[in-house]
Amino acid sequence: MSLPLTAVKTSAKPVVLVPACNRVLGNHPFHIAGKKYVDGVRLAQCQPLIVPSVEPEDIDALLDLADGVLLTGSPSNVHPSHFGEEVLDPSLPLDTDRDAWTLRLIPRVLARGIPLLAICRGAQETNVALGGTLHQAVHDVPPHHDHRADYSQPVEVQYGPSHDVLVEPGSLLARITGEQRFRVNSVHGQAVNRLAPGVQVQARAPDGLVEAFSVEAPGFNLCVQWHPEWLAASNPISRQLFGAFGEACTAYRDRHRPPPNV
Ligand SMILES: N[C@@H](CCC(=O)NCCCC(=O)O)C(=O)O
Repeated sequence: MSLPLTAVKTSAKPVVLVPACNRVLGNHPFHIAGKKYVDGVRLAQCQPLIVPSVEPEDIDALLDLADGVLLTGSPSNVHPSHFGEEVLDPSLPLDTDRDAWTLRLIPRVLARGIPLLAICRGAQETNVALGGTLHQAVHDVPPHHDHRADYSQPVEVQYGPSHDVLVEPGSLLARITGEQRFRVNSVHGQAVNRLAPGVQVQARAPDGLVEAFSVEAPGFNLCVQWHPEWLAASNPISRQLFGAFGEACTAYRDRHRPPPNV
């Protein structure tokens, strides 16, 4: 039974949109979202709402329902045409349907001050949506290291601790975590190259790669290259990140759609 729109709008928890990826499973196309991201939204004490691709003219009506947006990671890459390049490795997956609407969605989320948490591909999308570029294969760009996981290993190893991130003093990330340096996982071949205008670096890897950034915008927003959603409930840093995101979504909801006096 689908949740009636009014129930979604008056749910006790803030509603966080989770744009879906597009995959073909067997002979059929699907809209899908990783369970670990959805569980991260739940950890933030928010109501996840997975949404398929939306036509440009429908984005604003969708955002009227939102108290937050979480942009997930994905094995697919942002199509390099969105930052003026040709595809370097055609063997790597793309998701042009996701690109087509998230790159329009992101500026509107930020302009409205809707809290945004962008993870891995989601962070890359945000930088591109705002006019930045990506390394298509960061491991081929000295002095950067290889930030991919060893996909021959068990998933627990792939998403296990990989490298430190050095947190910018006085940054939002520093305020949320209280840390100057902490270890993160790393499951990405693309990464921020040129930062978009108005973007503030929050953390870098030891090789200098941007690992977290935020955007000068009215609301909470944090874009991270690692995967805080992986085993988030048992990771103190992840609990802090999702906690801060959830607080921002609750504050947004209470400002824009106060819970009904029931
Ligand atoms: N494809 C991009 C983004 C990498 C990414 O989001 N990885 C996540 C993989 C699956 C998941 O955990 O959701 C890149 O390679 O940089």
